[in-house]
Amino acid sequence: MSAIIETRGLVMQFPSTRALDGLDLVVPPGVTGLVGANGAGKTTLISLVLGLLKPTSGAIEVLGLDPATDGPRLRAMIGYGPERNVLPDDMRAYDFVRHFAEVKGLPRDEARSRSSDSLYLVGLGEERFRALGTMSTGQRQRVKLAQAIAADPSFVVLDEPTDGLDPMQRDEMLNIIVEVNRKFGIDVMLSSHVLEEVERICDHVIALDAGKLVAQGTMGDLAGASGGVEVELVELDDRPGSVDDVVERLTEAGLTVQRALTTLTVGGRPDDELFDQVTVAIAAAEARVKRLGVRRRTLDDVFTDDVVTAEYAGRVGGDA
Ligand SMILES: Nc1ncnc2c1ncn2[C@@H]1O[C@H](COP(=O)(O)OP(=O)(O)OP(=O)(O)O)[C@@H](O)[C@H]1O
Repeated sequence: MSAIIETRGLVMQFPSTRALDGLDLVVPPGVTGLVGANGAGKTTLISLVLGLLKPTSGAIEVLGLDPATDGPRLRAMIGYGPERNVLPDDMRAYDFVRHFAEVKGLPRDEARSRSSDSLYLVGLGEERFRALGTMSTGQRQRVKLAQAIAADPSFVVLDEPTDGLDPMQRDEMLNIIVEVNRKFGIDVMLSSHVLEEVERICDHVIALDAGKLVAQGTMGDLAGASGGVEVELVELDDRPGSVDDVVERLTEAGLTVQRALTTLTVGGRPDDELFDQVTVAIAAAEARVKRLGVRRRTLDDVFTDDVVTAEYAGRVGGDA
């Protein structure tokens, strides 16, 4: 299936900040998490996707269109939940959602029924006639989501949809977002600075740091790549020191080993060669294995490893 978003060498230079610095990325269908710390460039990228900003250089294509020239057409096709609190306090949730559905081109009757449906989907069916100013942060975040999906878009972009929510509200919001994708086939890109929530619900991840791409791929790719091998050994009464022996042999073989009691994490790409090296060391030390497998990296690891690598490469003159 073709990409939802594709960029090549995308640069956004503000007078004093290079917010995006040569991004080559692909957002496929599904739920994509755009992650990065504050100031990483997430909102800037979203603004370029929606055609609200024009890139300084490079190319961006969204749903096969150029946002810089097809912005209005694209914005009619994409649902958008902005980060900031943009809801008018004195308007009722239902009127707000219906208004935007009509602005997006839905006939009045359809806009009415879709607004009610979307508000029910986000769990605000009973509350839909309440004024927005009387709603909690969690409810207001849900209204923004209902507004984003009301006009039946094929793609929605949600900027920090869990911002300001407590852990329970956050879980509920994440579940609704998954439902939007799985039940209604709407592709989603959400930005977040909370890695754990992206890990939980996203099929695909784009990780940014200071305007540069740190990593992109499926969660499976990122978690498996160079996560190393994890092996849990059994300390045998008749082979005291066998775990120490394994550590020593692996270290002598030039591998990085971290030990927590009888569990060892051996760094490197978890390919056949690494597994062979680990099993040979275990056999030579006559140790017993309880568990052996690929160590799954978390997004935290992706940031730590890859940002460090990028910084190091920058110091020594590389182009990472
Ligand atoms: N209109 C603007 N003019 C000048 N600088 C800007 C503008 N918009 C963003 N920036 C700068 O560009 C960088 C990226 O900002 P951006 O808002 O895209 O980051 P973000 O990842 O969305 O952060 P946050 O999570 O805090 O929203 C920041 O250094 C920010 O100060």
